[in-house]
Amino acid sequence: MAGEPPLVRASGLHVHFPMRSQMPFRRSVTEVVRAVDGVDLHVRRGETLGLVGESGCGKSTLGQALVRLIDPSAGTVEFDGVDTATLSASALRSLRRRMAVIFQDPFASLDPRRTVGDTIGEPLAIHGLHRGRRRRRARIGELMEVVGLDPDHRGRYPHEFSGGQRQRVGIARALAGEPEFVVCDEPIASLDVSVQAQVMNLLVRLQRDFGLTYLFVSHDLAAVRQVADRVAVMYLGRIVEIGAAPSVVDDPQHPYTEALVSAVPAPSPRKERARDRIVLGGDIPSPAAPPSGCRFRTRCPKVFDPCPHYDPVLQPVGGDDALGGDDAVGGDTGDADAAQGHQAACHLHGVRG
Ligand SMILES: Nc1ncnc2c1ncn2[C@@H]1O[C@H](COP(=O)(O)OP(=O)(O)OP(=O)(O)O)[C@@H](O)[C@H]1O
Repeated sequence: MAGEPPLVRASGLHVHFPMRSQMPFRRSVTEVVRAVDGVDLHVRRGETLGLVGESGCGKSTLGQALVRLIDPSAGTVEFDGVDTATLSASALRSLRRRMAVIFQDPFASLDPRRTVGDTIGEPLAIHGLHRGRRRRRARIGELMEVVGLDPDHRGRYPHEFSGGQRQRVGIARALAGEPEFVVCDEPIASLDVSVQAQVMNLLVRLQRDFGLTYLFVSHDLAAVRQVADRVAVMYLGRIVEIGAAPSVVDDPQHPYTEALVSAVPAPSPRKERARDRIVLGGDIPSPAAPPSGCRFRTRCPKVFDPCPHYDPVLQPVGGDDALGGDDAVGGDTGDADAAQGHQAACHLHGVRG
């Protein structure tokens, strides 16, 4: 996996939403929500890249931009070496078959008036796959079996299924186009704890059986640690740390990652007592008006004088290929030396190969 060109690569990716101001007396003013604000990352073929961060930091927007459900405002998304911005509408449509999304809330993402068979068959119709009634019906049955549903239930409606079964319907629909890259957007977050592990195991098995590449979006670092090969940590539209899952979780470099890791329950009460929980003050700032300099500074326990003035860039830590390799990540910064000093002082933003 490591030597091959990545299946997906984002470079300088921005997704901005122009919005009416929410401030009283300023409703006529348009502000720009910088949901994704300069992201560079790649996903290697066959791997699971975990994407973690608090609610509102831009994870879903980034995931949807990578599968081109949302158009980037700036920057590029390459899929299998092709810059998706250069494709005609029809070429982009056929490329989309190779990508899919599994959404968080299976109830919201399924049309209550359509049978699950019709829902699962929708991508087949869109992409002209398995043409003909009988072949399509057989394929829908096959997809239902693959995700552990009874094909005889194809004529039922979403409300006749449990939450876990509905998510299986969503997974079957995502698989219908035979995608290579799947964005799993909080796929177990809305499920009962009792079925979360089953759906997680299903996703792991499907990845193995079909050679899928996953972006696994979650705010649950413990779940991500279980399934991901690498982890990217996102804060206010930016990636603040990225690297191999064990090193990011067991040896976090960025104070934000440290705080996220400290919130994960320890495996034993003794270890729990030995560890300090880092509670971040305040809410995540508005992505329409990110703080100057380091955008984590308003909540950072290690904030110090230079923080408002330097916008840190990702720097390699450890002895890996880091900046020279695929994980080279940049950002906006004025004075590289000063920024480097700043980062060293607030624990380098890590890039690990
Ligand atoms: N279509 C849109 N128009 C305007 N703002 C948007 C839109 N979609 C997302 N946002 C804003 O962009 C920011 C990032 O949202 P996003 O849903 O990507 O974050 P997230 O990390 O996935 O959060 P969550 O876990 O709650 O889904 C938020 O402030 C959100 O309100």
